[in-house]
Order: sequence, then structure tokens, then C-alpha cells
Amino acid sequence: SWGYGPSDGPEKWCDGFPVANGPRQSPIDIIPGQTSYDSTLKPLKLKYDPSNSTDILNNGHSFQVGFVDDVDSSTLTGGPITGIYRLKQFHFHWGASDDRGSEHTVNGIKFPCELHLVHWNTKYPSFGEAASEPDGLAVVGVFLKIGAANPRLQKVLDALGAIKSKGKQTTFSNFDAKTLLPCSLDYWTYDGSLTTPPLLESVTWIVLKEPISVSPTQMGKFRSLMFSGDGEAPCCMQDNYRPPQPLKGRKVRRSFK
Ligand SMILES: NS(=O)(=O)c1ccc(B(O)O)cc1
Ligand SMILES: [Zn+2]
Repeated sequence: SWGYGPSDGPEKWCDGFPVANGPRQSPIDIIPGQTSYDSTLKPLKLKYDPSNSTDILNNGHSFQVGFVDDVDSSTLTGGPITGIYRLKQFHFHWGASDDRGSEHTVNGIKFPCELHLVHWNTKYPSFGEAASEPDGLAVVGVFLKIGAANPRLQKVLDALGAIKSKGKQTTFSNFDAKTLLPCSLDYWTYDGSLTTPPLLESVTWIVLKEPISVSPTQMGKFRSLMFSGDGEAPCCMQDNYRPPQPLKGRKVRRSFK
């Protein structure tokens, strides 16, 4: 299946997933000077119940923290979306070194890491159904910038020892995803896609302008994970990011002046 190497990486994904060359692919390079302020955009409302994180999983492409999503306990409302979207999971993308790793870029600048909080529209019966609808998903993207160690992030990183290789999963309860958000919820928004196969064009992207901090040592913890499973040739999980894709005429709006 697909990966991030020379033989199975982003340049090859169009072979198995032709939508890779579609009209609303993600990520993109955000050029702030070319975005339009939209005063009709509402403030983002993220209501995350700290008690409903469930597990942490190495899925062979990243690691993700899962949430109970059979009730409206952790939700996204407001912002550019209408209705209620439920938090399903969050995960990250990062580089082999601190000079790259984010999927979205700003004026061509790459950050060392990017957090994605994945939500699905409750007008559809499940995540799987929503993922194939043009208004099915909303992903909040948060940049991580090198600076002081982030104590809230450290709680997630301390669990990585138990999920080093592909397929490993362990319980991860009572984690409040809100603690990973920056002070300001100012954002850019545009219509896009999943950034990994199946690359479905069902995502309203909401990229926060303010990054959160991560230390070089903490970045090293991300890179201690493996793409590979137990018994396979060990392959460090790093550079698991798709580069920016053509805008193809799309408008990027911003919620702030
Ligand atoms: N990287 S992303 O947030 O666009 C994303 C989210 C979910 C899935 B998925 O559930 O397959 C794939 C990519
Ligand atoms: Zn992602």
C-alpha cells in the first residue's frame, strides 16, 4: 500500500488514487497576502470533553489519539461550518529534521510539525459516510514551532513508547485535546481534501494562524516511532507529510483582520 518513500510516496499516490490530481487537494501553501478577510465567518467553537479520549494507535503512517464519537461530547461548531461536527481523532505529521514536517506552509515556510484534529458532520450517520461527502469533514490544523518544551504535548509523547511499531495500540484516557490549542483561534479556511490516501475531497480546512511550541527533544520523540511493524526491517516514522498541492483557483478566507 501507500507510504512516504521514493517508491510509494506522494508522487506515486495518483497511480492508485487518481483524485490526487483533483480540483480541491490538500495541503496548500497559504499566502496570507492573497487571502481575503471574511467578516461573516463566525468564531470557532471547540467543545472537547476531556473524559472521552479512548486510545492511541500507531497506524503505520502516523499515530492518532481516538475519541468516543457516538455522542455529541467533543464537537466543533461555528467557524466556516454549519451544523455540528464530532471529533474523531487527532494525529500529527512531522519531518526528519526541524526544517520540515508540516503539510500546510505559510509563504512557503515549513514548520517542523503539524497537528490535525479530525471532525465529521453529524448530518451523516458515521465518519465513513461523511468522508465521501463534500461537506463531510472539518480538520483543524495547528502548526508546531520550535521553542520551549510543551508540557501538554509531553503527555502524548510519553505514551509513544508503548506504540513504537505499526499496529500497536494502547488505552489513552482522560486527555483534553483543548490543551493542545493555542491562545488565539484566528484561522484561515479553504475547501480541500484528506492529505493521505484515499485523498477524498471532503474536508473543510481550518488552519490556525498561531502555532503551539515544541522543543527539539520533543521532536526527537516523534521520530522514535516506526513506520514498520514488529519483525519488519525497522524504518523510522519521519517525513510523513504531503507537500503543498495546486490551488486551482480556490479562495482562502481568513477570520481575522
Ligand atoms: N491528514 S488528514 O487530516 O487530512 C486525514 C484525516 C483522516 C484520514 B482517514 O481517516 O483516512 C486521512 C487523512
Ligand atoms: Zn493529517
